Amino acid sequence: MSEFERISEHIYVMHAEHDTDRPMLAAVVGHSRTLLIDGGNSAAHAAAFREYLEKEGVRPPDVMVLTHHHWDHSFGLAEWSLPTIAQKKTAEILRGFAELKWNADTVERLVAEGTISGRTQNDMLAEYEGDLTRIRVEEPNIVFERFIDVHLGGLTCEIRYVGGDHAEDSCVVYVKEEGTLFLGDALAQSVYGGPMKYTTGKFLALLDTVFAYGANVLVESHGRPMSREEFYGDVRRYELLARQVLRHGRNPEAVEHDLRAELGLAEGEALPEDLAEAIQYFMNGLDK
Ligand SMILES: Nc1ccn([C@@H]2O[C@H](COP(=O)(O)O)[C@@H](O)[C@H]2O)c(=O)n1
Repeated sequence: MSEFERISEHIYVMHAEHDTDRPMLAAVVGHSRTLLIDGGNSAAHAAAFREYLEKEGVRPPDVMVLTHHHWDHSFGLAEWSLPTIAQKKTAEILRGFAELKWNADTVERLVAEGTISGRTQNDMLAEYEGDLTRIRVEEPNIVFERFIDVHLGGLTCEIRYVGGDHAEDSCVVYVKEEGTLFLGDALAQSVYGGPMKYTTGKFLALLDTVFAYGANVLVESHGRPMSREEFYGDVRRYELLARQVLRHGRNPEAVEHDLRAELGLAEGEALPEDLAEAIQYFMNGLDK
């Protein structure tokens, strides 16, 4: 069941849906323009958000930005017929995807070569109801390298390339006057091209970049909007973990031991599952 919400005076969202891996879509509405953050994973996903915005009487999007190239954020692009802003690498990757003839064999080949995962294949099959020939990919047409600002009338969205493990082209979008930072999936581990990983240096540098905004609300594409306090509380656990990896290197037992102490876990109390997985991702990210 799709869930829509006006999360502030100027921001409307369609929340993430996990069954077919639909990320959150957002519309930032200024006096004179509306910016759409991410295009969705399919025409159906895009249409659902557009219909909600119409129903709410919101000014329709004038321009879109992609937080990164992954299918779930970009394959709905064609449905919107909008000028689309993307980082240079995002545009390059989607140009390549746009040239493919999409069908089950193409997706099978992309899985075999590690460009996407078997889980993505399943998510695509679910979203496209088994017919992968319905996939349409379009290339973005406004390309930037490091920063671009979009003025919406009384609101400025600062788009910034940050990279990271999840996708080499990840960007964040800061809605300055609202103090809201859209993180896309920038803080997540890698998902394609080998075992999932976090690279300690990249992860800590990214956290510094994120903290420097001093945002009041932080939004990850597959999560719920969080207050600064909630977000810092959650991500701080990963920061502690990354610092233990810097200290102990390829010694997961020592990492876990000291992390448990820092988190104040009692003897016998299980390490939260997400952190146990993340230890493995950080180990995968260490140089061989
Ligand atoms: N642990 C995971 C998480 C996600 N995937 C697949 O990758 C796609 C892109 O990742 P996002 O975080 O951008 O959603 C996603 O749609 C999943 O199909 C994965 O294989 N393993």
